[in-house]
Amino acid sequence: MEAERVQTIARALKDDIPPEFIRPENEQPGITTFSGPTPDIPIIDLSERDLDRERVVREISKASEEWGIFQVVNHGIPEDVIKELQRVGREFFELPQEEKEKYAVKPGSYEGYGTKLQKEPEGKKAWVDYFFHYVWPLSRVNHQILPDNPPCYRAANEEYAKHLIGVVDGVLESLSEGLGLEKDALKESVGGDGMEYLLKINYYPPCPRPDLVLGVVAHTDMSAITILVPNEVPGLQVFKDDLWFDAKYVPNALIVHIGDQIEILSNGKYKSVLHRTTVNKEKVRMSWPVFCSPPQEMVIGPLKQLVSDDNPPKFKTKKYKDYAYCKLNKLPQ
Ligand SMILES: O=C(O)CCC(=O)C(=O)O
Ligand SMILES: [Fe+2]
Repeated sequence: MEAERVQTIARALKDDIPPEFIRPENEQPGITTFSGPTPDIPIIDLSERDLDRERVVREISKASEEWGIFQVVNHGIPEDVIKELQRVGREFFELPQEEKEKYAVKPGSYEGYGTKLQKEPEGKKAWVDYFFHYVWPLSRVNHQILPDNPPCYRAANEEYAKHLIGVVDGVLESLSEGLGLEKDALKESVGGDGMEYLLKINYYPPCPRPDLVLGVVAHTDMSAITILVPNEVPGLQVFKDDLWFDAKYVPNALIVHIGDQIEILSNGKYKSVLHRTTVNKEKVRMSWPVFCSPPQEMVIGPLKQLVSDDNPPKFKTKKYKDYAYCKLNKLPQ
C-alpha cells in the first residue's frame, strides 16, 4: 500500500485536520511558544574572519556555548548556487505524486522520499514530508535515488555541496580554536576529509491549524554540525532557558546547528541545540539541512585534551554508527 503523504492529505483538506496530527497540549505551538520579547539567535558575519579572526572565533564559540545555534551571513556561497538548490528541490516536490513515489524510501534504506511513520500506536504524526540523500563525498552519492527530474537536480546539489565544504571547515576551525585546540582538531575528530554530508529537504505543506501541529518534533541533531538553508517562511523554533523561541528569517543567511557529536567532543562545552518546527497556514515552508557527520566507523568521545580529574568525561566514547543506532531506536546511549 502506498504511504500517505502529508502533501496529499493537505491538498484534499477542507477544514478539520486529521486527529492523528494534533499534538498533546504540552507540545502544541499555540500554547507553548513564548510570546514575549524574543532574543535573536546570534548572527555572525563570516567575512570578518579575514579582518578579525579572533572576534569571529569568540562569537562562534559563545553562540555555541549559550545557544548551540547561530546564523552566518557573508558565508561565501554565491546566492545563485543556493537559489538553484532551492529551485530544484521545490520542483521535485511539485512533481506529480506518482513521479515522486519512484524515489520512495525502500525497506532497509533511509535515503529517498518519505514521510515519518508513527512508531508508537498512540504516536502523533508530523506535518512534513522529506527527501533525504547523501550529497558528499561524491563516492557516497547514490545515483539511483537522485531524481532525473528536474534535470539539473544532481548538478545543483553537487555544486552546493562543494561550496559548503569551505563553510563547514571554517566553522569547525573556529570551534576548535574556541576550545584552545589546534584549528584542525575538531575536523580531524569527525573524519577529516572523510566527513559525510547528508541533505534532507523538508516540505511542510500549508496547514489550517498551525497552532495544533508540529512539523519536525523537538530533537537535537545527531550530526557533528548541521548547516541549513531555509525558505522565507519562518517556522524553526529553538529551546533556550526553558522556553520555545521563534528563529527569525534572515535573508541569505545559513543556519548552523551544533549537533550531538560536537557536544560530545567538547565534553559539553558546546550545546547540541534542541529545536522543532512549526508550519504555516497559507504558505509552503521548506528547509534544506545538510547533516555533516562522521563516517560510520569513527569513534567519538570527549577529547582527551578537554578532560581532567576536575572535568571528567560527561559522555561515553563509541562508534558513530552505534550512537546513531541508539538514537534512532530511542535506546539509552
Ligand atoms: O526545517 C527546519 O528549519 C529544521 C528541520 C530540522 O530540524 C531537521 O530536519 O532536523
Ligand atoms: Fe534538526
